[in-house]
Formats: sequence, C-alpha cells, structure tokens
Amino acid sequence: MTTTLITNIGELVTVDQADRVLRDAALIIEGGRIAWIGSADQAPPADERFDAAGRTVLPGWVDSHTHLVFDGDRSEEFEARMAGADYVAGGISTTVEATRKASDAQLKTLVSRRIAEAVAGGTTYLETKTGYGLSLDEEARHARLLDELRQAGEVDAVTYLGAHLVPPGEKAESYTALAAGPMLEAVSQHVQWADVFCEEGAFTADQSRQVLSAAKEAGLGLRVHGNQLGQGPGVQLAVELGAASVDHVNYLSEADIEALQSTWAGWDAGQAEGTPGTTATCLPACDLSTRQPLAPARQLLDAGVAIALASNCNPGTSYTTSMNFNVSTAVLQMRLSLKEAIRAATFSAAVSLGAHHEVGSLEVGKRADLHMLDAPRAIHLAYRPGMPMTYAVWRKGQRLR
Ligand SMILES: N=CN[C@@H](CCC(=O)O)C(=O)O
Ligand SMILES: [Zn+2]
Repeated sequence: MTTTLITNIGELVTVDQADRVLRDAALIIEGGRIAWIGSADQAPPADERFDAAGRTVLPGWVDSHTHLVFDGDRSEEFEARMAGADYVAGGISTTVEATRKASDAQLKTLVSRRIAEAVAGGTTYLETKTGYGLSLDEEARHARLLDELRQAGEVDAVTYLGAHLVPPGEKAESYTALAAGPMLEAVSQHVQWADVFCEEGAFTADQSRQVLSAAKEAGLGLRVHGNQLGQGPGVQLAVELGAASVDHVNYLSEADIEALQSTWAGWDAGQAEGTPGTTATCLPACDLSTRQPLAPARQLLDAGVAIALASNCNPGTSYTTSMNFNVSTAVLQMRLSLKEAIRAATFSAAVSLGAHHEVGSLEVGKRADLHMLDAPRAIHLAYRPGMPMTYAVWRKGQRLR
C-alpha cells in the first residue's frame, strides 16, 4: 500500500483526548487511514511526500446537520427578513413545490454540487436530510437518491425528516400518522436517522413523539429540530426519547439545560468513552440568517453539555455549507475558544452521529480526513474571518482539493 507523508506542518490540531496541538509535525497516510503522527524530524520514510510549508492541519469538518436535497430559490424571502420580516416554518412549502418538480438527475446534480462546495470548504463527513418531499412518494424518492449518494461515498449519513411541515391543505393528525407509518416504512431502508421539526407552526410535542417513537422502533437513531423560534418542548422531548442530538437550541430554559446535562452522566469526556448523551447542536449561520439570538453555546459547555457546530445548509434559513464561517462565528460571537469550536465542529459532531471511532480527530487508525489551512496557526480561522483559508482536503486519504 502506498504511504504518503505530509510533513512540515506548522500546527497540527489533533482534537485527540489530550487535545494535543503539535508544532513542526508530520503525519503518514496509508490505505486511507492515519498510520503515524509525530514530530517532522522523526518521521519514517514514505512513498510520497507532501510539504505543508508550515501550514496548519486539522481534522476535516464533520457537518452533522444539512438539508441538501432541494431546488428553487428563496432569496426574496431572505431579503424580506433582512428588512424586518420574521422567519416562519411555512416557507418550507415554497421549497417543497420546487423540489417536487425536479427530476432525479437534477436533484442529484444539485446535491453533488453542494457537497463539492462543502468539501472545498474542508468538510469531509456529512449528514443530510430529506424533508422537502412531504408526501410518501417524494420522501421515499429523496431518501433513495441520498442513499445512492451515500453508497457512492459522497454522503456519510442520511436522515428522514418527513415531519418537517404539515403540507398546506393537509390535516396535522393524518399527516403525522402517515409520517410515523407508511412513509417511515418506505424510507427506512435508505436512512440511518429520523428527525422532526418540533416547533410552533410545525409539529407539537405529541406529534413529534409519535413520529420519533415509531422511528426508534424501526431501529433509527433520533435527532430533533427544537427550541429554534421560541421556548418549546423540543429539548425535553429529545432527552425523553434519548435522541443523539437536539439542534438549533436558541431558546433554552434552565430546566432544558439541566435536562441536557443529565444525559451526559454516563460519558467520560476525558477518555471519550461511555454512553454519549444528547448533543446540543448549534447553528450560528442559521441564527444570523434568521435574526434569532445565537444559541447559548458557552452556557451549555460550562454546564457540561457536549455541543456540536453545523452548517444547517438549506434554502430557507442558512444557505451556506461553510463550516469555517460557523467556527469563526462561534469564536467571535459565542465566546468559544478556538479549540472548543474546532472540537464542536469535528469530534463532538462525530459523537452525535455515532461516528467518533472513525472520524472527528487525527489519531492513528482513524480515517485520514484532513483539512489543511493556508495559515500558520488555526486561530487564523477567526483572526481572518471570511478569507479563503482552506488550502487542501483529504477524505479517506484521497486528496479532493
Ligand atoms: N427549522 C427547520 N428546518 C430548517 C429550515 C427549513 C426551511 O425554512 O426551508 C432549519 O433547520 O432551519
Ligand atoms: Zn435543519
């Protein structure tokens, strides 16, 4: 097997359990995995050599929350919001209408382009959701297309979000029954996760519970969109059902934070061992695009709740795949240290997807998913926000950029 030495790394941010940052470091890739990490002057010989010329290397971003299957444009809705209009869940139906008209080939091309954009920004592990189909046939079609992309290695995890919105003109009760019954049955062979939008204007706690309980019964892992637009039952429901993640978390009560905290009692953060709790996934780009308060990431971390950072790329509330942007915003605006923000966007996001034994940190034996910054230190992500920082990307040891 060919070995590749990446040497002369100015700063190697491992995100390992000791949170080591190595200077003047090197790393060897073999068979798509990390085979060796250490000091550049002690590196063993390899077949190929890549000179990082003092640049920074960190794990590829793990984007644990995206909605990439969509067509149509909602820039007018965004512009109206910037002029003072509120974000409402109902905007989802605009995208549903456009997406239903798109052919399989069109949708796949659109999704692949968005993935390529994400990779170009350093993302190497990606979750994405259905949720713009909202009929049995359409949700099944979107799940199948995403599964095809997963099998082709472009996507890593697929989530069923049939309970995204009650389609206009349909009754909440019968649609929920469909989403928890035949629709779930039609998608479950294609997906690993199920999600619901538990919020005023979308699904109530009882309706969300109905869908999530059925999904759990079908063997899927659970995620929740919750507490995005106001105090709501999403967090408590996620904790009650043992969801791996509750996402958005903009409006949290003390009781919500305590409930999340209690789920992490069986997890040893120092060793990264044990049973993970419910991750609070923060989506700063979305918060800015909807003019919602930024999620209380600092408070959550201080309470011992693991947080993830994700792009939430979608046409309504966050039309960006840029994890660099989300990480720099977390440092600049949410009072996370750079190390905390990087961990949230890599290892902790991987924990929320049950993938932390495989990705999310640079350790021997893990997938060689690397993100090289054109900067001498990783803090440049926040120090030089908005600059084109991603220099090279390896996914499973293959250089993609
Ligand atoms: N909040 C629910 N779903 C998406 C937005 C969907 C849309 O408006 O198209 C989100 O995560 O923000
Ligand atoms: Zn979302």
